[in-house]
Amino acid sequence: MTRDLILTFNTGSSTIKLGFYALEAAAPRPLASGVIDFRDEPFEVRLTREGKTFSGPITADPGDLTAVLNQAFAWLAGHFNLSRLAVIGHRVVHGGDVFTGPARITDQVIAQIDALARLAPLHQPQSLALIRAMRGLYPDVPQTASFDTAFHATNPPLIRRFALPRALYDQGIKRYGFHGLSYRYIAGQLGDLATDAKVVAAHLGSGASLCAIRGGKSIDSSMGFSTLDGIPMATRSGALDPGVILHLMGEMGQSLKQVETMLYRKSGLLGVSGFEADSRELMASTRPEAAEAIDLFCLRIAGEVARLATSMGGIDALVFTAGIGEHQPGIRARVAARLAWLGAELDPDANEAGSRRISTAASRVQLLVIPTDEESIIAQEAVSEEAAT
Ligand SMILES: Nc1ncnc2c1ncn2[C@@H]1O[C@H](COP(=O)(O)OP(=O)(O)O)[C@@H](O)[C@H]1O
Ligand SMILES: CC(=O)OP(=O)(O)O
Ligand SMILES: [Mg+2]
Repeated sequence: MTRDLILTFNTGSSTIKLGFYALEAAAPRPLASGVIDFRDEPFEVRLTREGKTFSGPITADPGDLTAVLNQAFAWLAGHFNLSRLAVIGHRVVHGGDVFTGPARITDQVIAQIDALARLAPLHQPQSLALIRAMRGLYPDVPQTASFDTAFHATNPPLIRRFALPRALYDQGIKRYGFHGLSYRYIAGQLGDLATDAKVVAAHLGSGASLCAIRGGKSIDSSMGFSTLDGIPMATRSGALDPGVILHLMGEMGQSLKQVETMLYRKSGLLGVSGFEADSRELMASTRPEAAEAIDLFCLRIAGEVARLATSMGGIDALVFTAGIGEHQPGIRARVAARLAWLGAELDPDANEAGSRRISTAASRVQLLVIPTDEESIIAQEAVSEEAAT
C-alpha cells in the first residue's frame, strides 16, 4: 500500500482543524480541510473538498475525545483511504527551550510536551490528548510536532529577558513567543520585502500576537512566557501589571485556579465588553462596552507595533493576518488610524476590498493583508521531519 496521505491537526481551545495533503516531491499538495468545532450544535465533523462541504454527525460526548475521534475518523474514512496515511503532523503551542524545530513524537517527546502544559492550558492538554488518541487509532503511522515557539528561537537574549533576578532566566523563565507557524508562513509570503525590510506581522485570531520579522527571522514578538502576554485577545487579558495578580491572590483571597480561569477565559474582548468574545458580534453591536472593547484592542495593537518597530529600529510594512486581520476591515482601519503618526495611510477602498496592499502609494509604512496558512507549515515540517528520522 502506497502511503501518500498527510494529515495535519491545528488544535485550539474550542476547535480541532484538520488538513489533508497529498505527499508530493515538490511540496505537500492540499486536498481538503476539516474542522471539529466543540461549540457546534448539532455536534459534527465538517470537511471541505474542492469547494464542497460535507458533514458527519457526532453523537459521542464532546468531553470524550477518543470517542469523538473514533466517530469522526470512521466518517472521514468514507472520504479518504486512511490506510494511505504516511504521517500525522500536529501544531503544538509550547516547545519551551527544548524544541527549536519540529520533532518526531516519541514517549520522551510526549513527556516533554506535557511538562510545558501549564504554560498553555488552552492548547497543550488538548494536543496531548489528540496525539494519544491518534496513536490508539493509527499505531503504525508516525506523528510529528510543529511548535509555535520554534520560529522565535532566533530572538536575541535581551529580547527574551524579563527584568527579574538572573537565575530565573536560566531556569527557563523568559519570553518565548507563539503563533510561529503562522509567522513562518507569512515570512515566506513577503516577496520583495523578504530580504531586508522591517516587517511587523499581526496575527489577530482568537489568540492574537504580533511579531517583528526581518530577513525571514523573528526579531521580537508580543507574546512571552505563556500565551497570555501582549495584546488583549478573545478571552485572554494580554499584558497586565503583575501587581493586579498579587492583589487578587493576596487582598482578595482568590485561588490560583480562579485567577488562571479569569486571565485565560474571562478577560480580553469578552471581559471588557462583558458579553461577547467574537469580533463579528462586537463590531455589529451598538453597545458602548462593545465599542470600548474594540477600541482597547486596537489601541494595544498599535502600541505593540510601535514597540516592535523600536526592537527592529524602524518599520517598513505592517501585515494583518488570521480571522480578524484577514476579515475585519473596520479593525484594520482603527489600527491604521492610530499609526498615522508613523506615516501609515490607509486606502479605504483597498481595505474594504481586502486587497493585498491596503495603504496608499504615499504611505510611509506599507499596510498589507496576507491570509495565513499554519496547516501548510505543519504538513511541510511533518514531511521533512519524517524523512529525517
Ligand atoms: N469571515 C469573517 N468575518 C469577520 N470576522 C471573522 C471572520 N472569520 C473569523 N473572524 C473573526 O476572527 C476571530 C477568530 O479568528 P480565527 O483566526 O478564525 O480563530 P482561531 O484563533 O480560533 O484560529 C473572531 O473574532 C472572528 O470574529
Ligand atoms: C498561541 C495561541 O494563542 O494560539 P490560538 O490563536 O490558536 O489560540
Ligand atoms: Mg489560531
